[in-house]
Amino acid sequence: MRQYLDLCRRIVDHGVWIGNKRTGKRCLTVINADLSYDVANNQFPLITTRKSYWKAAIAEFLGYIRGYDNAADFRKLGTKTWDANANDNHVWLNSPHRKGNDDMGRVYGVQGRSWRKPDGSHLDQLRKVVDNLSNGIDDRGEIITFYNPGEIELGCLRPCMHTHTFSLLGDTLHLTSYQRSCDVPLGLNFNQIQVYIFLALMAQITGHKAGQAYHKIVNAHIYEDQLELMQTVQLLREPLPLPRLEINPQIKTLQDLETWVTMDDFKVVGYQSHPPIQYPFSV
Ligand SMILES: Nc1nc(=O)c2c([nH]1)NC[C@@H]1CN(c3ccc(C(=O)N[C@@H](CCC(=O)O)C(=O)O)cc3)CN21
Ligand SMILES: O=c1ccn([C@H]2C[C@H](O)[C@@H](COP(=O)(O)O)O2)c(=O)[nH]1
Repeated sequence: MRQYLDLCRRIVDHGVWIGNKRTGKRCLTVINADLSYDVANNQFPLITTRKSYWKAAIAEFLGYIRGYDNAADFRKLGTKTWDANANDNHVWLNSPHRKGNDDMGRVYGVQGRSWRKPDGSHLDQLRKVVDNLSNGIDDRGEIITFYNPGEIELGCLRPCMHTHTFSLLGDTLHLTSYQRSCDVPLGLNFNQIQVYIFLALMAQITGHKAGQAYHKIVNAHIYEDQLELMQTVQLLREPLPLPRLEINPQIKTLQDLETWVTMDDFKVVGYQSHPPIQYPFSV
């Protein structure tokens, strides 16, 4: 994954130190990064310069597709990545909107599957896009957005990868995903996998060929306590060839994703990586 390492190198060489109030840490930061993933040729963008825990990334995304709002449900699918934001951040812990242990509030999938309309009804953004694409329709607005500015304080964290636009060119489906804030050592490792798999799954359940996934990031940063490991370990390693992702071909509908799919329906073939690196996580 040369493009990942190039972004890390760019942050190290040209980043600007910016203080972050929410975490109390400084971040070495660049603005504007464009990544792309070749889903058509099954070039699964797993980081190879350290071990990637790809199942947790897929579990996280499946939870968004299902509209989960609770870290316990994410744990059942196979990831603990929401435990800290749901249970350890003092602003959220003191929020009158938090419904108790593990509650994440109205984030990500809640907005994607049940966006509240002014008349009190709910809009299932994902269902609309799946239905249109299944019927060969791209109305140039096949957009799923998790970012609801009117409900920011109702969730534990503002969605980072917030908007996904699908485009149909003939029988090939493409995806453009937008991210406002990116923890490059930890989060991007997951987000690359998620952009890739969102296109692969949507192509599969809507009956199209998968094309290219374009990942557009605004604020890309490395936290101050991650920098040394990035500079003295990960950036010195040579990337290895990309693996392939196999998805159970029995997954045919959105309902399949909502009901019986587990991490056993995904296999990575030919993954070689350098040893793990444990980066610090900021809540
Ligand atoms: N500071 C921060 N960075 C993030 O990337 C992030 C957040 N907060 N909050 C919301 C979600 C949660 N995400 C996370 C949370 C934890 C890991 C993590 O600890 N990854 C480790 C171990 C993974 C495992 O064992 O399953 C890693 O080495 O990748 C990754 C992404 C991504 N998001
Ligand atoms: O999918 C995700 C979710 C979160 N992140 C990172 C990006 C930031 O480091 C934090 C969020 O902090 P904000 O203050 O809300 O920007 O989480 C990510 O990289 N990917």
